[in-house]
Amino acid sequence: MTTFGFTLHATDGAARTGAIATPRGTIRTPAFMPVGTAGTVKAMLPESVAATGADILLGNTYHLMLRPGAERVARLGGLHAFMHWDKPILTDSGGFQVMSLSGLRKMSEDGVAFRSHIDGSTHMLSPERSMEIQRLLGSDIVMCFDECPALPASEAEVARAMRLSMRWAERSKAAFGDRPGHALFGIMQGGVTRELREESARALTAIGFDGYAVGGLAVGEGQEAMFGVLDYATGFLPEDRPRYLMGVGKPDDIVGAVARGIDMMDCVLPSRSGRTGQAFTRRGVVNIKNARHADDPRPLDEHCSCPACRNYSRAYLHHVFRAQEILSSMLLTWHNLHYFQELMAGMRAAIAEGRFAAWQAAFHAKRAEGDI
Ligand SMILES: CNc1nc2cc3c(=O)[nH]c(N)nc3c(CCO)c2[nH]1
Ligand SMILES: [Zn+2]
Repeated sequence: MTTFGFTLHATDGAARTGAIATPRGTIRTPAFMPVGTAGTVKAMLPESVAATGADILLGNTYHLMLRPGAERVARLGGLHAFMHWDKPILTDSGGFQVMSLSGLRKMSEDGVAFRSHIDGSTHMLSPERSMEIQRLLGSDIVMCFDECPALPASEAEVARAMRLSMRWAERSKAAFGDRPGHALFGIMQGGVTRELREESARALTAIGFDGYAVGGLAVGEGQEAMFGVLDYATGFLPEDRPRYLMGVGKPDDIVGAVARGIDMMDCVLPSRSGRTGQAFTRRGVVNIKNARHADDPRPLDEHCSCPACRNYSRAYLHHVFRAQEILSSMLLTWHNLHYFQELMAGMRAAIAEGRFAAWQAAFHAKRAEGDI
């Protein structure tokens, strides 16, 4: 059985392309992970998600522990069998979602006690319980249990949360144990403060992980501040391990992150905005609900090979959105996920051929401002 392993194929500036081998398949990097929060990428069959080119998807400890329950998923054969996805799954550890979704929380050194946003029942998460849940789910890449401070946060608050997260990373690794073919990723915290980011990276590399995430970003700091952190933070991490930027992002965020040495990303944007009628194209965003599309016989994007662009006009997509037909969410989600995967495939090829700067210039040149 192949264990877990990252191979770098080429670099171009700080950008890298490679592959992560796992027992459930290879992940081509840079990789974009569609978000399948509650065991489904909303409005998509797993086969459709695979058809867009995704090699891996993200699941959430927080949602699945509340409903249907991690022990139940384990009894039913684990998350892959449960949701009919046999490729790799990365699960987030729950801390971020507790802080953003649950009510009535009590934080301590041990972990977080909280009430479910679904039915108000009380639950707790700790590094140990998060590792147990992710093992019960059967995820291939497990995330350390961490605290991502909400903005605005003072530097003292960011330092406190980072140091707690480093102690939780130690406990996560101890609880994860030795699981060949499964990976545990540490999560760097430290806000936008270089010294705190360096302290976090040192702590994580001293513990030793299969991969390293840059956490604590895409929480409202803005693209300039995020890129400012990435300009130095990826360099603090081992170059022979995958680097995962959590929660990112818009297409230009993704391109800028890859240019700064990021290998993996996840974001709800393509699926969530697909359901609201926002289509991402190489020339910018199309708001399909806009009346000006009502009679337009052209596809969303004449260069796109997805089912929405091959078989339907903007007029039809406009119609099914205005009529609130379920098909509208399916088609635009599929298109957006396909577009995001095309973006990643374009960058992987450009980096492999040493022409990433030209690819970036062309990417930015094509994008019209505003709605198209
Ligand atoms: C949308 N922005 C975002 N920033 C994040 C930051 C974090 C983080 O710091 N830690 C953990 N565990 N998850 C995070 C997640 C959820 C995954 O997308 C984030 N998502
Ligand atoms: Zn399309």
